[in-house]
Amino acid sequence: MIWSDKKILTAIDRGEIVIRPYDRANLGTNSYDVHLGKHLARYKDHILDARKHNEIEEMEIGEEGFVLHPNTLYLGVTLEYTETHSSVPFLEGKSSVGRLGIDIHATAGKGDVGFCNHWTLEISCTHPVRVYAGMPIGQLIYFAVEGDIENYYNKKPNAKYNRVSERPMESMMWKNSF
Ligand SMILES: Nc1ccn([C@H]2C[C@H](O)[C@@H](COP(=O)(O)OP(=O)(O)OP(=O)(O)O)O2)c(=O)n1
Repeated sequence: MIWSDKKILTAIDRGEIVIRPYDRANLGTNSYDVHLGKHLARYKDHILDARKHNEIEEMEIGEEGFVLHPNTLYLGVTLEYTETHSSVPFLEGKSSVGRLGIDIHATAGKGDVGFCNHWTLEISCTHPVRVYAGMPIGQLIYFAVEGDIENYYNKKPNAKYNRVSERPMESMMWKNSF
């Protein structure tokens, strides 16, 4: 079941959900709006290798915004640092962002119980589009989890995206053995 606004508020009051910075105005009927942080990145190499550590170069979105172009994967980040301790957070797009032709994640929308970090966004667009730091970029929705948790994400020794960072994090697939 997806959590309602009241349920999300109660979880925030209890410290089961942490959102920083937090603004009550960003709470929707059953979601919380998150915003685009100023740090962006893209891969240095044209051909990525799933077995290797693909390096990124970082950019900053200035006052004038930043034009995204099609056929490039940009890694962005939410302005908000979040912690989710008792539910499963999902990152979803916003209709107004989708209507500009912007995707904010490539396949990965689910978070884990115990995830404590800024969210990395895997951004692509179908049309050149100027984006701005601080613009609404997505929404978090929360689902109840059934059963006890053995491995909270923030306690898992092999969790790949545990190191708190307000900059986007590149794929750490190279840490998987395959
Ligand atoms: N667009 C997204 C989706 C997820 N996450 C965060 C929340 C998740 O709790 C964490 C790990 O996501 P996955 O479990 O999908 O990633 P992996 O399985 O690749 O990593 P790990 O092995 O660390 O679980 O990354 C994120 O920052 N940005």
